[in-house]
Amino acid sequence: MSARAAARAIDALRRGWAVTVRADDGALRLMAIEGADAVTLAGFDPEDRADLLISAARAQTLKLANQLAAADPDLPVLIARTPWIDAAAAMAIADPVRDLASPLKGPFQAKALAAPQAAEAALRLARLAGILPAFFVGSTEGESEVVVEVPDVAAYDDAAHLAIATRARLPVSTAENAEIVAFRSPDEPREHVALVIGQRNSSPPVVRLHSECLTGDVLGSLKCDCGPQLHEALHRIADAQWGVLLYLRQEGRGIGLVNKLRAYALQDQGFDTVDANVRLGFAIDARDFSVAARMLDLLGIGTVRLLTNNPQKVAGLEGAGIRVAERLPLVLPANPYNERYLATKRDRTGHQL
Ligand SMILES: Nc1nc2c(ncn2[C@@H]2O[C@H](COP(=O)(O)OP(=O)(O)OP(=O)(O)O)[C@@H](O)[C@H]2O)c(=O)[nH]1
Ligand SMILES: [Zn+2]
Repeated sequence: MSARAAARAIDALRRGWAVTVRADDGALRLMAIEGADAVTLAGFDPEDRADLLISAARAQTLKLANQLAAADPDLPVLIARTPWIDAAAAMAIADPVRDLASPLKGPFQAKALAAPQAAEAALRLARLAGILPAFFVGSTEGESEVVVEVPDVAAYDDAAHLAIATRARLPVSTAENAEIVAFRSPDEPREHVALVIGQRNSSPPVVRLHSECLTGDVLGSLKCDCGPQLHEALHRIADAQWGVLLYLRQEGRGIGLVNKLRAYALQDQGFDTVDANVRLGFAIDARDFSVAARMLDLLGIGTVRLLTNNPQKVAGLEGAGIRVAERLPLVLPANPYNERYLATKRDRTGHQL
C-alpha cells in the first residue's frame, strides 16, 4: 500500500498519460478523456478498440443507464467505442457543460463492467486529480508504466501522514497576535495551514474550518459566502481571545478549482449547486474533515467550539475524535447573486441557516 503510487497516478492522469488501476476484480488501463487529443489517443489505442468509462450520473444524463437495468445504478458505466467517438466527441461525452452546445450524442452501447472496483478507484483518482471523471479504457495487454492499486488510493486520502512543517508569527489585520502553522504530507502537494490567534487558555478554542475558495476568498466573488465568512470568522476568533482558523485546501468542496468552475458554468445554465456537482459525476460534498481533525490533534487541541452552519462538519470532526463542545452559527447577509446558493445549502445540504 503506497500513497506514492497514487500520487504518481494522479500526476500521470493530469498529464494525459496512461495509468493502470488494479483491483481484486481486475485491472483497467486508462487515459483521462480530458486533455486527450488525436495523437495521444492513437498512441494509447492504436487499434481503435478502447471503450469509455463514465460516472453513473453522467450515464443517466446520456440516457445510458436504462441499457443496464440489472446493474448497480451507482456504478460507473462502460461505453463501447464506435469509430465516430474521436477525442473531441469523447470530450463532449465527458463534459456536461458542453451539452447545450453539442446536444446530439449517441447512439451509445453500454457494456458490462468487468472490474467495478477498479472503475470506482479510477473515478476517485479523477476527483483527486481535479479532472472530469471520464476515461478511455484500453486493453491491458501492454500495461502502463504507472500502476496503482485500490489500497494506494485510500492511503493517499489518509491524513495520518500529515505533520507540522514549520510555524511563524503572522500578524494579520484582525489579530496582531497570531501564528501561522503549515502542515505537509509527504505524498500530497497541497499544504494546509492553521492561523492560531491569541493566547492559548484552558477554555476550548473557537475554531473555523474554512475550505479554500479562490473565487470567494481572493477575488471577492458574490456567488458564495466564503469571503465574508472567512473575515467574519477571523473577527469572531479574535474577539474570543483565542482560537484557530484552519485553511483547508479543499477547493470546490474537494473537486478542485476547474471542476468547481465547471459547476458554475452549469449553474449559469440553471442547475443549483447540488445538481451541478452530481451532473459532473461527483458527490454533493467530496470533503473529508479528518484532515482538519488531524491538524487540531497536531496543535494539541481535543475540544473545540466550532463556527459553522454545517452539521456535517460537526459530525466529521467528532467522527475523527475531536469533541465539539458547541456549534456557533456563522450566518452572513445574502446578496442577489448568492441567494440561491444559500437557499440550496438550507434546503438540500442540511445547513442550519
Ligand atoms: N462544488 C462546488 N463548490 C462550491 C460551490 N460554491 C462554493 N463552493 C466551495 O464550498 C466550499 C465552502 O464551503 P464552507 O463555507 O467551508 O463550508 P460549508 O459546508 O458551506 O459550511 P459552513 O461551515 O456553514 O460555511 C469552498 O471550498 C468553496 O470553493 C459550488 O457551487 N460548487
Ligand atoms: Zn466560495
